[in-house]
Amino acid sequence: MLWQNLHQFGQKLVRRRPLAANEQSESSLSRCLTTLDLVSLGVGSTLGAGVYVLAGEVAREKAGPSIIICFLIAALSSVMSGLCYAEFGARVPCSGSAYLYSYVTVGQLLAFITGWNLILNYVIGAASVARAWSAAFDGLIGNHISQAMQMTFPIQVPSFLAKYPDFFALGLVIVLTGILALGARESALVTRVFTGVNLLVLCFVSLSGLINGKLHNWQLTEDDYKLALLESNNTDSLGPMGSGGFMPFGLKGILRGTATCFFAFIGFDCIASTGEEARCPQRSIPLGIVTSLFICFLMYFGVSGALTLMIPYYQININSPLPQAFIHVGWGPARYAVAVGTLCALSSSLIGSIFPVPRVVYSMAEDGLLFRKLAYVHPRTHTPVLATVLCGIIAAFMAFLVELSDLVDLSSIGTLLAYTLVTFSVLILRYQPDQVLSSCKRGKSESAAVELEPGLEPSSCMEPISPEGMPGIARTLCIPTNTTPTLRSGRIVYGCASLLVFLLMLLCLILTQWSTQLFSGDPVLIAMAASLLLLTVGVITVIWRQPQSTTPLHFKVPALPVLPALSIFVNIYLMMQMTSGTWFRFGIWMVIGFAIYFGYGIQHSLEEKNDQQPTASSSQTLQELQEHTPSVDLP
Ligand SMILES: NC(=[NH2+])NCCC[C@H](N)C(=O)O
Repeated sequence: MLWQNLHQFGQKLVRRRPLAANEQSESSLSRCLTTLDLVSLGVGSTLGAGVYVLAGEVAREKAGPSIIICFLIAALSSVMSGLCYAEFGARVPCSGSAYLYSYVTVGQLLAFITGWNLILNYVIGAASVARAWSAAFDGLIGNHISQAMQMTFPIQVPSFLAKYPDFFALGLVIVLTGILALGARESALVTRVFTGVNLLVLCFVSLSGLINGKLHNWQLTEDDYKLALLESNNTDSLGPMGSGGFMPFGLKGILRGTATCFFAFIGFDCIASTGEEARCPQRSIPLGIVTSLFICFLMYFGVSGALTLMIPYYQININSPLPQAFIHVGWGPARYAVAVGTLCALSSSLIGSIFPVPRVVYSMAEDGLLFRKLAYVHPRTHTPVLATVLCGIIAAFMAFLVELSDLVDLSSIGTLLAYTLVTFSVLILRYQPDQVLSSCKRGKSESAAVELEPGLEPSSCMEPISPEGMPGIARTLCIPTNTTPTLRSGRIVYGCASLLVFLLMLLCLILTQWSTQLFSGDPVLIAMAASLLLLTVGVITVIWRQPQSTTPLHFKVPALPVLPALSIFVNIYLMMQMTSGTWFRFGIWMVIGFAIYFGYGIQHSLEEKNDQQPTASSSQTLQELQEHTPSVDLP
């Protein structure tokens, strides 16, 4: 009885949401987006606080001039996640977010976690950019707002709350939330204008660095630092020196800086959900993702290089790095051009952050995984007004009281987990048999037995039994006899992929928590790391040996399973670079999410209701199936 209850509970966690008929039919949306449109959309949603504000903090506090390497690693990590996102979108014939793709393909629990982290990504992302907007504006007027706020409303809760409440960011989020709740649509023209101005300004800044920059600023010594101390006669105005040179804080600083720089590449995922609007999705979506990330990387590389060439990294002003750099090199008036670019970029990024929020919350509430009240659509504005206002209040509260760097890390850790789940899903889906994949599209709840397609009866889906009984485990794992995926090979990949994530988590833990001892030759740590590495290679090899699905898709990730495995490793590693404060806040968010799912969502989901009230046709199908074939449990 207990085992049966546990099995039923487990089935609830992995049941999948079939696509409704109206979601499968050819979209009413017109296929009008070209690759250039997708690139403009991706660049407009991605370029923002990362280049105008965060670059200063990362260069001054974490990586120095080697910030350009941080942006390179963050860009490569984003490209790998982006390609997996593109295949994920290709698997589900309708526009949606990673939440819908997960629910249709890998099950309810993973879908809820993905959707819950997308909400974190967008809500905290909006709060981050609003705070950056406020800091940039304050920097342009001589920091009068922050100085007055710190005098009038000082907050003494270090490493958890900001030094002062940011009324400007609070107002910005409230105004945007109101506009959104009233039914405003994301204006492509506004985004394009902001993006065009932004790209012009960033090219200007990069060229300025070549003209005014000094290579010596990448080879600074302790004497330079002492001279700067004498000139500034205020030690607080200088950042840490580290060891000087190009990598003043070493590899550790680069990896910590990369975790923050990852935020600068968030936003491209909006391209992956344009599958129904792209003229030629199989080509334009992956090309659009890679091109927009490459353009953003070029901009980030150019601007961060110019910044660290124009001014010593320890003299960078965190709140307005670029305007202060221009004043430092005697190009004071140029700071007004930078101001225009900054505010355009942050506005575009803020719009790209806050507009997708209602869509995800509405989808989850509509499916019953979040409180159904949140799916209420106002009859006049035709917007999920409750979801919009609730998320706006959370974003405004966070922008009001939490420091920008903490908001950025919190948004990044949620995004990294969502990207990791997307990559994990793409990895296992490629090895599932067709009848498992096609059941997503037939409008049947997963709790019913899967109606196998003709010719896919169980006998043709299971491994042939060798004459001496059950097939050898080794042979099944490394030399599968089928050339197309079977239920067993699909389960093997599911199990291996889960083991792979566990092994990579242990490897990342050793590399982040005991890297010094490991690289100084500690035999125990070396043995553990080597064993984990060997096991990881072995598991990847077993996955690689399994037959892949031949289902045609408009895009498939290359170099599977190596690229998804590498992407999962980098994402987990970057998550582990986050501070304990960020993990604490992320933990609170996840506890709230699991309380909602297990306390409400699992009982109120539409799939639960379908399972409780099988229709005549499906129960008849069920009966027919049971007479002719054993019910098939999905992996
Ligand atoms: N979906 C989001 N989390 N949006 C925030 C995007 C941040 C953007 N990459 C920037 O640097 O400003």
